[in-house]
Amino acid sequence: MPDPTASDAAASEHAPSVAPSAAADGGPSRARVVRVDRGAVRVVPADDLTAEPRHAAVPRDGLVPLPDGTPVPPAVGDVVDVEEVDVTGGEPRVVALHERRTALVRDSAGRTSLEQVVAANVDVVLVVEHLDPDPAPGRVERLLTLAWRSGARPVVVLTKADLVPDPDGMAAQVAELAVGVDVHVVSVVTGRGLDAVRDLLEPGVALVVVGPSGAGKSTLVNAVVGRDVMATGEARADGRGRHTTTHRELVPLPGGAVLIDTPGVRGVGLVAEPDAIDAAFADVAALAAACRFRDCAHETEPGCAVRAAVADGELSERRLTSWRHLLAEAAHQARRADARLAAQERERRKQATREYHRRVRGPRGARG
Ligand SMILES: Nc1nc2c(ncn2[C@@H]2O[C@H](COP(=O)(O)OP(=O)(O)OP(=O)(O)O)[C@@H](O)[C@H]2O)c(=O)[nH]1
Ligand SMILES: [Zn+2]
Repeated sequence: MPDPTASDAAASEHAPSVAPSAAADGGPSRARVVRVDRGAVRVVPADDLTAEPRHAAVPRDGLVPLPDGTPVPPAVGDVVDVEEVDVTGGEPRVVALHERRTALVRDSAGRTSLEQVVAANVDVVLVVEHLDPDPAPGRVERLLTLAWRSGARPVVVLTKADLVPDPDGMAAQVAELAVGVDVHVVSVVTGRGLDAVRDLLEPGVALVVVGPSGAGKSTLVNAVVGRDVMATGEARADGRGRHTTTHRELVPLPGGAVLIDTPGVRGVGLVAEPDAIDAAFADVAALAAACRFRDCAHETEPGCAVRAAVADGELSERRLTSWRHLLAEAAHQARRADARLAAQERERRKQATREYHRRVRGPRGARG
């Protein structure tokens, strides 16, 4: 589980350390995944992200071992070992995943509570929200929680400053719920704030951009980097405009940063997780820690620091509700994960029992 306080250090380390990618001794070479397809990935050499992507096969079950041996599906942004074509002319194959410094996860679409990593080794998560229509505080809090969870550094960008009379006043309100996070106000019309966003794109930094449809994510990124690297809603609607990212969802930007833009990232939801919620709601967590009772529910208990802060106007009722909501969601997801683990354990025992009978009573498994 990522330590949110370590995210600055992680971000300043930039990309995973890069060793020579083409092993002269014919051993595996180090590559970065720029796209994940069924049964294969596209990779570029880890030390040359602008190279033409090439195919590499993954095992049949689609899983590749992490350094600790856990087999997982590769994700865009992963650093991998690729074994080159052998004498029999086989395809290059992904044989191992390197440890993920950070991972952006979402709830998988299916009925299990397995997490799905939608991008690996992300350094900066840009949480983009529009000033017009009004920003939605709950959505910003949600996306910040997701970003903290990933281990990457979240940054809030408020767009369309040119459309509202008091962008700074609105930004101050958002800053209150983005504890410990930089908040930038931008407009592609006036150019305000674009340099501040540009400054985030240091060499080696991997960036993802999250936020609601129409927030101006693509317009912002394209304005900041000076070319169309991220398809806008309009461009996608007519089926064109994605050419820049057709073969790769990890796109090198001028200056040496990379943008990770996958359908998974675009549709990212929330995996609520208590530590990440504490990071996103550091102010509320600090208050709760000061309550007289450790198990204070912040309802009617005496000595409740949270209710006192609400009464003082120091903490908004809305933010408290948001916090409760996310914690409830995290508890729900934890129960689902427990149920999944229990099911796996039952299945494992059943198999072990079958195996036992097979061994003891012969291959038929006949009883008595
Ligand atoms: N006035 C104004 N309009 C903007 C600004 N930024 C973006 N827009 C407009 O907002 C609309 C949505 O922008 P997009 O960049 O397509 O939004 P998006 O977040 O990428 O949306 P999806 O691709 O659907 O996720 C477009 O019509 C943009 O021209 C801004 O700073 N000022
Ligand atoms: Zn309390």
